[in-house]
Order: sequence, then structure tokens, then C-alpha cells
Amino acid sequence: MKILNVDQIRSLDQSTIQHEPIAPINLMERAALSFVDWFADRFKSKHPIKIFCGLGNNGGDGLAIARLLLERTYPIDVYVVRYAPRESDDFMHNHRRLKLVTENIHYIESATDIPTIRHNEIVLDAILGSGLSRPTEGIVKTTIEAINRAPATVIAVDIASGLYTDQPNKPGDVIVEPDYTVSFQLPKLAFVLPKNGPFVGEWHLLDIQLHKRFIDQAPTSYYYTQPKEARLLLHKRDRFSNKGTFGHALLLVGSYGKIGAAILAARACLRSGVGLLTVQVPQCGYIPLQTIVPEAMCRPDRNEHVLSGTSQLDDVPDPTDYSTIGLGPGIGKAPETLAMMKTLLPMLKKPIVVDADALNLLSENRELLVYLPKNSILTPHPKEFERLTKKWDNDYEKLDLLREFTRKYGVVVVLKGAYSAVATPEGDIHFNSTGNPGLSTGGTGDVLTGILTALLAQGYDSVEAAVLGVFTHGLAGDVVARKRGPIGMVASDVIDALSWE
Ligand SMILES: NC(=O)C1=CN([C@@H]2O[C@H](COP(=O)(O)OP(=O)(O)OC[C@H]3O[C@@H](n4cnc5c(N)ncnc54)[C@H](OP(=O)(O)O)[C@@H]3O)[C@@H](O)[C@H]2O)[C@@H](O)CC1
Ligand SMILES: Nc1ncnc2c1ncn2[C@@H]1O[C@H](COP(=O)(O)OP(=O)(O)O)[C@@H](O)[C@H]1O
Ligand SMILES: [K+]
Repeated sequence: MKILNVDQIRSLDQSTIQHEPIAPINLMERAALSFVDWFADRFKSKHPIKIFCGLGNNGGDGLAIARLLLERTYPIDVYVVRYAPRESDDFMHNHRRLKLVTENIHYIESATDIPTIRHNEIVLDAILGSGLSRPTEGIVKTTIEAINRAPATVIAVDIASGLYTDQPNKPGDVIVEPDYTVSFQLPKLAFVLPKNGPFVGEWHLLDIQLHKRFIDQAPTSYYYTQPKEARLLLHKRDRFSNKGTFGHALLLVGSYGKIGAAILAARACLRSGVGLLTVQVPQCGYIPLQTIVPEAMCRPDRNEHVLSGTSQLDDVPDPTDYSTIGLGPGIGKAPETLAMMKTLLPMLKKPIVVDADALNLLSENRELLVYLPKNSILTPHPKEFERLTKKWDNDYEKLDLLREFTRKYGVVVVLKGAYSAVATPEGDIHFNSTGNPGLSTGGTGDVLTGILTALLAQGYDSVEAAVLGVFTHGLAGDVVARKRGPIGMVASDVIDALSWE
């Protein structure tokens, strides 16, 4: 699913109006109707609803919603924030219609007009939408501050008032902090950026049948991975396949005290369809690995506690023996391990997966970055990405850094977290839709490395592997969270819940 910018969203609106064709006021009515259906599904008891409206089309939405809620016998009060002399045409139309059916329309011109909001009430925020063009101030700001102080449930219509759709807010900007954001058709970039969490809440999209061809043709570099799209990436297994068909992966993982990371990565790799798996671990990992993961072959490193590359069986692994390599989980930063990377990286020709301390070693030895095979997948969490690049001031700057990095080195970066971002060498960014805070626990990243290594070994293209792998990892986390809640989730649960259908 595409994420469009604010100008494109406006043009999409116009394109729908022209091509469907539909009158602008009827499009607003459709949006309001779909909002009210969503609302009535979730909020069945008739708590008092206070609807705050601005003077643009977001306010127009609020007025139409008020009329439709009234038809369904919800008790409503509407508060129009009069911050300017101008009102949009569709606002005026809906204002006239609402006045015909209720007297509960109030006007806020100064702080004394702001009502007291109680805890059992519901607030709809329709003050400002995607037309935000400057920071909130004056009576708009004071009203937003009152909404944010209120103990009520707050639902933002389209986007929280004061939040920019696709550019950074300044620290100190006053923005509605909703429990829910209910938006239309396509996600907004603002919804998937970590710093915006308090200004988005739980968000939902309503299909209001905006012009499909316009969306299909609109250029963008931002995407949001939907289940249907992820499923299309999945390769079918050939009836006449054998274990050789699905590749032979090598994992270089683990160190003394972190053999668990090796085991998690290995188990996840095997549960993600790899044909054959060899795991090189320091000697101290040999027995646990062979015992817990009998399906994997083991190359015990010559070194007792850390990876040095050379194995007791033979010398450094020959990369041509393997379809791909997964490098990093639990390896630590010992000089022997750095030496292994210095030997191994220049020998590589095919994309690999790089995670955890392998990334930290790359940050400390940036001259090695050029040896990463093109289309390798790097999986940093934000701190690791900061070490690879530099500190950023806001999430938009972070996205610029991501694009700059992937273009410069020709790699795919999975920036992990809520809505993990898969950045491609071409500069596209795919935000993931699955996963939950239960995944914020040690070892889930090691699981992801195992998954991605298995997909590369099976011949998936790197971007497809990253998008599909990250999606399936998050989905497994969601399955676990549904069964036992997010709090007690551990990384092994995620492996057990992996499903490839
Ligand atoms: N696109 C779609 O698909 C659909 C869109 N729909 C709805 O339309 C909404 C967008 O409507 P919109 O363009 O009228 O913008 P909105 O935010 O209501 O108001 C802009 C006005 O506010 C002003 N203003 C700006 N910043 C300000 C500030 N800080 N403090 C004070 N004023 C400020 C700004 O002034 P200006 O920048 O022109 O000086 C302008 O006058 C969208 O969010 C959705 O709800 C649905 O109905 C149907 C499908
Ligand atoms: N709040 C969250 N929502 C969705 N996914 C999350 C969340 N927190 C963490 N994750 C996922 O969990 C994994 C954590 O990886 P990482 O930070 O490397 O952990 P570790 O190194 O302990 O294995 C990543 O895939 C990340 O996207
Ligand atoms: K709003």
C-alpha cells in the first residue's frame, strides 16, 4: 500500500471528484458516514460526545459526523473553534445542515468558551486536518491544551490537530494527543514514525473509495506492507523439490555467554524453509547447538570462546559452499572476530545478512563497509544505525540518512522497531504493519536474522526477503500476543509461531 504526501492526498481528492465523478460535499459525506460506522461499531453506549471543529474541511467532516451521530441518537455537542474569519465551502454547507437539526452548536472564541470535558465523555478532534500549514497558536492552541488535559477518550478525525502529515513538527508544538486516529484510504507518513506515537495513538484506515487509478500511478518512495502484499511475495514449493532446492545457509553466530543468540538464529532459520543449515560457533557452543538444534550441522570454531573464523574441521569457511551467510547475533567484538570479518568480507560475492555486533564492528571499522556484497541486508536497531551513521534530530532526518546509506553502499537496511523500515538501494522505504511491543525483548532480533538468512538462501531477492521476513516475524509476534498477551512473550515463542502460508 502506498503512502502519499500531502499534495498527492489533495490531488487524489480532486481526482476522485473529477473521475468518479462525485461532488466534493458528497465525498465529505462518504468520509463522515464511514467514520460514523466505525465509531458505532466500537462505542455502543451513548456517552456524551464533544466534537471540536475547525473552519476547513476537517471541521466540515466533524460537522457532518455530528449530524450523522445525531441521527443514530448519540448525544452530541459541537464546538466550532473560531480562529479565523474564513470558512471552507463544505464547512459552511455542513454548518447550515447541522443548524437545522440541533441547537447544540457552540462557538469558541476565547478560553472561557472552552467547555469542561469529563472522563466518561468522548472527544472528536476535527479542528485541523491535513491542511495544517503552521504551528498551532492562540485559541486553537488553548483548545488543544484543554483537550489534552481532559480525562476523556479522544479520537482524531483524519489526523491529530497540529500534527504535520509528512514533515517534522518542532519541539514544543502543541498537538492533540488522541487515543485513536481514524483516517481515510491511505496511511500518512506521520503515523509510522516513532516520535509521533503520542500524537497518533491506535490508528485505523477507512476505505472511502478514492480514485484507484490515481493511487496506482502516483509516484512515491514510501510503502506500508499489507498482508495481501506480503503473501504475494511468498514462493510456492515445487512438488519435485529436494533439500538442495532451498539453499545451504551458513550462520556465523554466538560467543561465550551468548550461545543462546546462535540457537535462536539457527532455529528461526530452519523454521523459515532453508534446505540445509551449517552453524559456526565457538567451541563452547558446540554441545548446546548439536543438542538443541539437531537439524543443523555445526562447524566448531578453533577458538573456545569467540568466533575467529578458522574451524577445527578446516580453515575459514569457503563462501562458495553456501548460498548465503548470516553474521552477527551474539558474536561480541573480540579482535579475533574482527579479524575473521576482515578476512571473510572481501571474499564474498553474494548478498549476506549482517546484524548486531557485526554491525557494531562495521561502525568501528567503516573501511570494511565497502566490502559488503551489493544487496546485503543489514538489520540495525536505531542505536546500531546511529553508530553506522550519525545522530539525527527528528525521524524525517533519520529517513534521509537511511536512504543516503542504502544508496551509498548498495545495501538493504532493515531499521528495526515498531513499523520496522526496510530501505532499499533505490531509495524506497517499506514500513512494516505487523508486530507489537511484546517483541521488545532480548533475542527477537536474532530470530529475524535467522529468518532473513533462510529467505536469501532460498533465492529470494533481497528486498523481497526483507519485506516478507520482517512482516512474517511481526505476524508471529502478533499470534503470540493474541494467545498470551504481549508481556510474557519470549523470542522462542516467536519461532514457534512462525507460519509461512
Ligand atoms: N483529502 C481527502 O482524501 C479527504 C479529505 N477530507 C478532509 O479534509 C481535510 C483537509 O481539509 P483542508 O484542506 O480544508 O484542511 P484543514 O486542516 O481542515 O484546514 C485548513 C485550514 O486551516 C488553516 N490552518 C492551517 N494551519 C493552521 C493553524 N496552525 N492554525 C490555524 N489555522 C490553520 C488553513 O489556513 P491557510 O494555510 O490556508 O492559511 C486552512 O484555512 C482532511 O484532513 C480530511 O479531514 C475528507 O473530507 C474527504 C477526503
Ligand atoms: N514495539 C514494537 N513493535 C513491533 N516490533 C517491535 C517492537 N519492539 C521491537 N520490535 C521488533 O523486535 C525485534 C528486536 O530486535 P533487536 O532490537 O535486535 O533485539 P535483540 O538484539 O535483543 O534480538 C525487531 O525485529 C523489532 O522490529
Ligand atoms: K483533526
